[in-house]
Amino acid sequence: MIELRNVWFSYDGEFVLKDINLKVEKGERIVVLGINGSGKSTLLKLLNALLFPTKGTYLYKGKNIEKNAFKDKNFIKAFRKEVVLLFQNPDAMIFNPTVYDEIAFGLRQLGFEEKVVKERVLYWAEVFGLTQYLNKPPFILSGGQKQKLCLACLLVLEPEVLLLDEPTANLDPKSTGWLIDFLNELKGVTTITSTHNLSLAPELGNRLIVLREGGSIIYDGEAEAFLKDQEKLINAGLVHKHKDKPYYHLH
Ligand SMILES: Nc1ncnc2c1ncn2[C@@H]1O[C@H](COP(=O)(O)OP(=O)(O)OP(=O)(O)O)[C@@H](O)[C@H]1O
Repeated sequence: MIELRNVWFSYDGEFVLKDINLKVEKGERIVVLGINGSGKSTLLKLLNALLFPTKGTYLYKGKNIEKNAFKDKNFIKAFRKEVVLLFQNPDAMIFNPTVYDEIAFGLRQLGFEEKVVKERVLYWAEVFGLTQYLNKPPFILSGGQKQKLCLACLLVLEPEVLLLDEPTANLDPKSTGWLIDFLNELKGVTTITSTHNLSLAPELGNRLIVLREGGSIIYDGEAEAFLKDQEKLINAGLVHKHKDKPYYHLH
């Protein structure tokens, strides 16, 4: 479904993703783990075609995702409905006058009838516990509620690929548990979730991709095996060793 072939990316000359090779099948649940600045957000933005590879190839369902493909309006519409990204900062995604309009926005942009828009908005507002806020402005919501609102805005589109950038960052333990259960039950949707939280990683997916500082993949495989391997963890900068003291976990 998704394939990155020898992808390199630089914002301003220095590569922040290096020689990324990745194949993702439909329905996989993937976690991207890495320290701050290792390139997790950049990788998700590439997969969402907000950025394009500086070198290398991104194929989505066999189609080359490059700037020219995004000149085709029908393609943009299909891609933006199928592949969606939850930004690290929910405020970056919220701009409508009411919670209802916020959830409805994507569907309206895609030309759905108001009757269908209403059905879907009411359904997803209920799932995310937002029904009582539908007529309220989104800015009154708490950080966690805003995160849920942003998720509702994406899921209302019934996407095939859900990209989540540090989705638990604004959530308390109860909401984090809720989100993990929710993602586990989301059948048929491919999820790619970034985190720098070692202990949450195995909960967010079963295939782990680890980025090291500088933006290269140092591990792609089963989560548990990686998390037991001290040497790999140190290599990824995810734990460090104090002089004369046992290994110390950063998270
Ligand atoms: N718009 C930008 N312009 C220039 N450099 C950028 C830009 N965005 C990110 N970078 C740089 O690219 C590198 C990777 O950043 P990115 O945000 O992808 O990492 P990350 O793993 O998501 O980090 P974090 O966990 O802190 O969110 C960093 O060195 C960062 O400074």
